Amino acid sequence: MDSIRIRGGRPLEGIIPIGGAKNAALPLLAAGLLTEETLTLTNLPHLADITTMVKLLAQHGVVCTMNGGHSGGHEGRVLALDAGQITNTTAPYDLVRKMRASILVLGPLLARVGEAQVSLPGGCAIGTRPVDLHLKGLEDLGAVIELDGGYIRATAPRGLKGAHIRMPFVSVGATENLLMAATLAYGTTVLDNAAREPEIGDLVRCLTAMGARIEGIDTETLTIHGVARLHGAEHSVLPDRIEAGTYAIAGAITGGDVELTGLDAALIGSVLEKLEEAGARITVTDRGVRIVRDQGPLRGADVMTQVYPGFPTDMQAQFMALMTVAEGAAMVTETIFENRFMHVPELHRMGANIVLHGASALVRGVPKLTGAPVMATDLRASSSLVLAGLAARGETIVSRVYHLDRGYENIEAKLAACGADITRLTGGA
Ligand SMILES: CC(=O)N[C@H]1[C@@H](OP(=O)(O)OP(=O)(O)OC[C@H]2O[C@@H](n3ccc(=O)[nH]c3=O)[C@H](O)[C@@H]2O)O[C@H](CO)[C@@H](O)[C@@H]1O
Ligand SMILES: C=C(OP(=O)(O)O)C(=O)O
Repeated sequence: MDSIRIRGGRPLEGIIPIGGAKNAALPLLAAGLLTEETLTLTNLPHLADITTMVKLLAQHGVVCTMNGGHSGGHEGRVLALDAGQITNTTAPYDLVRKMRASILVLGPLLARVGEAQVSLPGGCAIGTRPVDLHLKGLEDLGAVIELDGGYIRATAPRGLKGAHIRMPFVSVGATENLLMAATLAYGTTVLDNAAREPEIGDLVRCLTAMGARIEGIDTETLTIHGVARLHGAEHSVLPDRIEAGTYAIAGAITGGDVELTGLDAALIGSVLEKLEEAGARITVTDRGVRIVRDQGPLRGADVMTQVYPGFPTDMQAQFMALMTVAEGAAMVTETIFENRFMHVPELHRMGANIVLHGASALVRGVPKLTGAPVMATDLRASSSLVLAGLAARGETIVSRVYHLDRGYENIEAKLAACGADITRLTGGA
């Protein structure tokens, strides 16, 4: 198993290009199942989760061609999906357990071929993460769903039919699954209390390019007028706002000066606001955004995770790492997932002062963290440990970096190019 060694204390200076978003790319890949024509995705990030989704699609019979050649496990930045023949409607446990977003094939398979068997994803380190809203919404669209042997067995004997669905709370994945299913349902579907995360807008744009009829983009009410078939399209994956937010914090935590390129700063507005409150200087540039921290120490700033456009839960761990070295105290409150504080004991090992009270963490800043061996437990916990390592005195070894590889492309290279002392150590326990 690989680990990452960081020798901390160097201010980061330079340019960091931001790649396509994992959380936009995964539903876009699933959308390839909705048409027998070719869906071409550009700006696709090279990440473990993308490889897993491509494997899943391939075993459903989708031909995945990368940059003109067969993908063969080496997905590039341009991927053509050809779901002319869906040969298998089962998403097996061994792939689904690696990546919960595999559930996103359920809606498209049901809509396109009227049946799907998808392994139940189960919980993960950050929470139980049920899929009840996905299933209830598909039932509202006319699907018949049974749970059997750890699998969701779904059929749509008379096809899917438009319905008015009001979701009791906001779910990104349920919105995506129902949106995709509704594009091929008979009649009109209204999704009330839909998620407004930018990745949903990206999916709406791609589906629209494929011939779907959707109103209400980027609002909490999506109206989908079902069509008989979708056609091929080409779509560029939205930039990754969580990758960008993570590198913005890398600049701030090291007292550096970094420019993130290839994204619109508005995409990370809530994170930049908090960084300013914490003492960083933010400038919007022609090609992205520049983050500088050159005056005085960081200051404590409270954050509470919220659905978009609020502060993202996927940035909570990284912001907490920043607060461990800020002057004063900061309250970090997690409202989306019930167990997203796995990074806290690891940050303690580096000298952080954090007290947990239910869904909140009280972080009292310390003058300096010290390097230590720490273990990654989930994707964003891992990146918070890398950030802490960049700021710490001495050497930090972050183990289990396969979590990091799910969501950050070339993280060592991008940080090293800005002056970080960071190396991947291959192999080991
Ligand atoms: C691949 C992807 O895009 N992942 C993102 C997606 O995850 P994901 O789509 O899984 O997250 P959701 O928005 O669905 O989850 C929000 C909350 O709703 C709960 N819930 C969800 C569905 C359901 O049927 N029942 C239920 O109770 C979840 O357990 C969680 O507590 O949005 C999350 C919230 O922004 C992000 O942290 C993830 O990075
Ligand atoms: C929680 C995340 O992803 P997933 O929903 O795929 O587990 C994440 O990207 O931070």
